[in-house]
Amino acid sequence: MTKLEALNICKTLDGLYTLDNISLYLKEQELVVIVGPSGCGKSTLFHIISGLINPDTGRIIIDGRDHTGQTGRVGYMQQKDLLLPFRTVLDNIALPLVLKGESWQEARKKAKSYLSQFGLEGFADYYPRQLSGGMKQRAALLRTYLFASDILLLDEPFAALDAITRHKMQKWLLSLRNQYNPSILFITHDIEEALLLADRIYVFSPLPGRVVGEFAVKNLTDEEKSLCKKQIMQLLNM
Ligand SMILES: Nc1ncnc2c1ncn2[C@@H]1O[C@H](COP(=O)(O)OP(=O)(O)OP(=O)(O)O)[C@@H](O)[C@H]1O
Repeated sequence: MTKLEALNICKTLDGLYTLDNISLYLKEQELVVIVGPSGCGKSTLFHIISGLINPDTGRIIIDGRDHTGQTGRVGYMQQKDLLLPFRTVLDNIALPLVLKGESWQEARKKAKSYLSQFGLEGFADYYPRQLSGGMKQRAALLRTYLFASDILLLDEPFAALDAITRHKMQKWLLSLRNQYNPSILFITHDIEEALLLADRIYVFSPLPGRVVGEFAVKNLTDEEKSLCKKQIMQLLNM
């Protein structure tokens, strides 16, 4: 079943034609990766899907309903972790639940119950500055998950991490996915990361962003994946 659709999205930002008729979909429990050159409008598309900005034309359909320009339906983790430095890890994670109307006590209790699965056991009372890069990203991901657990938009969540931590986080995300089965749209510049994580991959053109390729990569052999990699690199002029 289709969980989310972006239909014919166009957007101009400050006179710059940024998104050119983007249409894509995300099925229930699917992990779809968007790869594209820097500045091609990927984050702008996430802003539109999450309802933070309106498209000039086009619609965002979630669970069959028009959600264009409406916030609060999807969990959106932006490129920066955006953890509040003056709040503890637990309170950072609990905050979205409070914003949704739960009491701090309830929200903390719920957030606490997820800490171990997100590798944050024992760090509830720490502050973001006391966490490693990977832990900060896991805290931000848990906060995103608690805001809306069924659809997650993850904008280059591992880009700032060193190679070893990044690889650990990729494996961890896959295991988390098997446990909770969310539908995930994931942005990356890294084709290897896309091939490791994705069920399907969309390739975007340089500005204005257009979908120039779509690859179903779930269950492909290593050989088939390396062929896909070559085709994606060609599309990206690499
Ligand atoms: N608020 C804004 N006002 C005007 N122009 C913007 C705004 N936000 C982004 N842009 C421009 O729109 C284009 C697309 O930006 P966007 O951040 O969506 O790209 P991106 O593909 O996510 O880039 P990156 O991969 O580098 O994060 C860029 O040229 C950027 O400079």
